[in-house]
Amino acid sequence: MFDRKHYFYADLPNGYQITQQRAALANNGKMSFPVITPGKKVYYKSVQLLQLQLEQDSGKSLHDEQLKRSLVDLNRAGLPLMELVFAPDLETGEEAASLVKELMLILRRLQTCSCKMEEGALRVDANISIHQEGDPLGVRTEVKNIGSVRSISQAITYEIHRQLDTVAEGGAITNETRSWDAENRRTVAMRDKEVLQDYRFMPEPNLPPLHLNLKPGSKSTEELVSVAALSEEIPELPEDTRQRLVEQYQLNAETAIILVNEPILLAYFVNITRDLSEVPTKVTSNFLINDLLTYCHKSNLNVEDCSITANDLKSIVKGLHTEQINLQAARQLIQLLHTSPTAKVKELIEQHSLEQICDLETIEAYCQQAIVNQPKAVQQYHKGKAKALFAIVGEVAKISGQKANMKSVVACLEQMLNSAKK
Ligand SMILES: Nc1ncnc2c1ncn2[C@@H]1O[C@H](COP(=O)(O)OP(=O)(O)OP(=O)(O)O)[C@@H](O)[C@H]1O
Repeated sequence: MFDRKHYFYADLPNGYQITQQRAALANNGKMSFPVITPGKKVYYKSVQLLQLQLEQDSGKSLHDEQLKRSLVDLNRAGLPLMELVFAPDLETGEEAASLVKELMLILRRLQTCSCKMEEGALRVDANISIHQEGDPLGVRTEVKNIGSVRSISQAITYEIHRQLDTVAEGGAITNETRSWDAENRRTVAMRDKEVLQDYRFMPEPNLPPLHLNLKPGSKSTEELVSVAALSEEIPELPEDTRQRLVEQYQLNAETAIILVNEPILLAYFVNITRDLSEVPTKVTSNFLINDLLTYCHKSNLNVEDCSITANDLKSIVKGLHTEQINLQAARQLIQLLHTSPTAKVKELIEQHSLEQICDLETIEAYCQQAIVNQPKAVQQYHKGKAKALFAIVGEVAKISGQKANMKSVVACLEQMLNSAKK
């Protein structure tokens, strides 16, 4: 059912907002999602979804401190929006950011939201409180104006520490709304929330109640929307994809999480593994994640903005599998293809002589040279320090211009060094 919530503010031209106060669209849901913290093991967290309601968006107020004036952008005022209210089940900023990431993946799959936080298509308000273990929850503050997923985690982490410091200094937390200042990485007080507002709620006379049919197997009619019929239209959701990737392609959980987080990478993976069935799936996923994704991150690039085609990637993976090229050459190809998008992989390999050297005689000559150049490492190796081999392998890589086949080099060096020992 829909209700009117009345309040007076410049961003609300009607003087009221249509929302759902008495009977929201859904209650008591649950969401489970992976939490990824750099340097830590991935774990799954569960959060209760208290309520999902439909309401009208307001306009956007812009306060210009320097000119001492306020502007209001009414373009989005009155548009429908979906609000999700979660229970206070999360413990860190990373957990909150991971929850929002999962929500974004789901909403994008459903094609109900672009989820572009920078455009305000998805907005997050974070409620934060601290308490001693076993005690009830403390007084909460609400942080608004969070403009990116990274800011969610930063704002919450900041606010947790601010509250801890305040209490440690003998102060008290006030129930207030604060704003995230991304530039200075801190939250600043906006207004207090101590006074309960009377919104003069009333049933919305222009919108009749929405009737849902919850019976399994039911069909939608003009008067009744069938939840079962709607759920049949739901595409595969991110968690199901992760499980499918693990089962169908024998990938590990971390790899599946990364692929699902980057839909374009997942599309490449499916495309390449389908067309190159002879290549182990791990070769493809390793290349896409360790090389392509890493290159994009380093170049501050979204994977979808990297102008390398699926066919080019396929050629590189094939080259890696057949040992025509090695990993260094594959990395160089990514860079070359990105900077000259019309070039072809085959031509680039020729032009830049990226072909891997597998000829055994040449490799033997390189290894002999490397043994001469690295007497210290050879000595250590003979004394039983197996790791010293890396230095000699590195020398071969240098001599060969990173082109020697490393598998053959290691085998050749081991044979040479071990027979010299005897
Ligand atoms: N003590 C607490 N500590 C941390 N979070 C809390 C605490 N109490 C409630 N919350 C969380 O605060 C949120 C309350 O959101 P809700 O939209 O219902 O209220 P509100 O913030 O008063 O509304 P509005 O955003 O319209 O001002 C919920 O996500 C809830 O889990």
